[in-house]
This record gives sequence, structure tokens and C-alpha cells, in this order.
Amino acid sequence: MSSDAVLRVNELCIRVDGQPVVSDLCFHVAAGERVCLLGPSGSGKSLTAGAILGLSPHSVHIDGSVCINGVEVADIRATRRSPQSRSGMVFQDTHSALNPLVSVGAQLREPFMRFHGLSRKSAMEAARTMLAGMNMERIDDILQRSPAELSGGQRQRICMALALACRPALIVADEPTTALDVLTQEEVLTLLRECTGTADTPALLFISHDIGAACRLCERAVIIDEGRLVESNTLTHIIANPQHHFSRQLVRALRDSAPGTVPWAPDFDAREGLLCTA
Ligand SMILES: Nc1ncnc2c1ncn2[C@@H]1O[C@H](COP(=O)(O)OP(=O)(O)OP(=O)(O)O)[C@@H](O)[C@H]1O
Repeated sequence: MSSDAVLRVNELCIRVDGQPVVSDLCFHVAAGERVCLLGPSGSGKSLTAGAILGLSPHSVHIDGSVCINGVEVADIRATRRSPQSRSGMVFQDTHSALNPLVSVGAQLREPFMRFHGLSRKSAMEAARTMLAGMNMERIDDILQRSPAELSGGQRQRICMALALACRPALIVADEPTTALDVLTQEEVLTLLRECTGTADTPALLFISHDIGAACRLCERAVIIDEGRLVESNTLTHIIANPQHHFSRQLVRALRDSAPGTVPWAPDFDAREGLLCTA
């Protein structure tokens, strides 16, 4: 395991109403890394995200360890975590991630005031600068609107801006593109790639069942099935040599979709749907 892991999950066990749903899950995300957590529907991805973020419902019981920046947080709710052990979050449901009664500007200036110590005016300016850096148009107009007055893609960008404004070491993105059309999906993935995974930006845990999206973003994948880790390796390796039957299904789906769109297309043999290892 990497010694400078931003996230370290060790022997994580999650029970819901007494029933085991995630068992002995171990993985890490290093600083500057983008890792995807892949698994079929119901395999425990969102419950794992909830445990990492400190957002599990009361019916969920967690054992094992979740360390963020070296701080044990498995038992600590999100609101009680120290600033260095908080993570940013981006979810599929952007409506419930934003307050419908508060303007986008008022929501976005908040973390700049709280985490950057800026005045109200400077915080609004910082929010403008951040949205400009995310290639958003008509920023002043957008800042005045309520979340319901934005498109799904715009709302997701605001959610990402909110996550980034909290200066987290880690962003957990749980199916952030699932509710979006194909073009907007691509824009959000591009933005996530630009805003994470370097020495100066947060590490990313990208949760999905879409290996195509994972390939556009991540170098490494952790694959779970029925709450257990079944494979963990670089995506290049997994695509070339999938071990578990769900991994093989994922690779087949990738081959059947549009292999030419995979970003490392020069290495991708469109006829075989396998990586050229030579
Ligand atoms: N609050 C809850 N109460 C009862 N059961 C739950 C709860 N949350 C999740 N589960 C169950 O735990 C299992 C794992 O759910 P989870 O949402 O983590 O799956 P997932 O891998 O994220 O699925 P998907 O890809 O469909 O979102 C499922 O069988 C689900 O029905």
C-alpha cells in the first residue's frame, strides 16, 4: 500500500439491518490519484461511499477502518470531521445536493468564507473565478438563479465547484454522470479530470458501473461484487486481462460500445477490443 494514501479503507464491513452487505473491503487512493470503484448494481458501492463520507443512515453498521489523511473517520459523521479529514462529494442527484431555496451564488460563496477566510464580497469573486475556470458562461446570471433554474449539467458543475471550494484532499464522485445526456456526461468527466488527480488538486474516488467513463478518468480500478473486492489493478491491466466474471462483462461492454472513444485509443485495438501490450 502507498504510504501517502489520502484514503485508506481497511477491512471495511458494512451491515444493513444486521445483514452483511460489504465484507472485508481493503483499498487505498494515493495523493494525486484517480481511482474508480466499479461494481454491479447492488454490490455496495454507494454504501461504501457513505461510509467514507460519514453519511451512512442509522440502519447501517460499520466495522473496520476508513482513514482520510491519516485520520480514522469510520465512526465519525461528516459534520463532526476535522477539516483535514473531510472529503468533497459529487452525487448523481444534484437536486438533493443543493438547497432549492438559496441562490447558487449564496451557496457557493459559503465555503469560500468558511474554508478560505474570505469576506462575503471576496468569496463571491472567488466563486466567479472558479466558475470561469470551469468554462461556465453567463456566470453572474447563474449565481443569481436558484438550483431549479439550472440544467442538470450546470447543477453538476455547481456541485463540483462546491466540492472543490471546500479544499478537500479527496473527492468522492458517486455516479456523477448517470443522470446526464451523453454530451454533458463528457463535459462533466472532462471537468473532473481537469480538477482532480494532480499534486495540487484533490485525489478522486470515482464510483460507477460504467467502465468507459472510468477509463476516461482513472488509472486504477477497484472492482467489487456482492460487497467483496474481486479485482484491483490498473485499468490497462484489467482491460487486457480481466480476471473476474464481472470484469469480463465490463470489458465486453466497453468493446461493444465505442472502443475508439477510449482516451488511450492508440493502445486500443478496436477489432479485438483489447489493449495492445506490445
Ligand atoms: N438504507 C438502506 N436500507 C436497506 N438496504 C440498503 C440501504 N442502502 C443500501 N441497501 C442495500 O444494500 C445493497 C447495496 O446497496 P448500494 O446502494 O451500496 O449498491 P450500489 O452498488 O451502489 O448499487 P447501484 O449501482 O444500483 O447504485 C443493496 O442490496 C441495497 O438494496
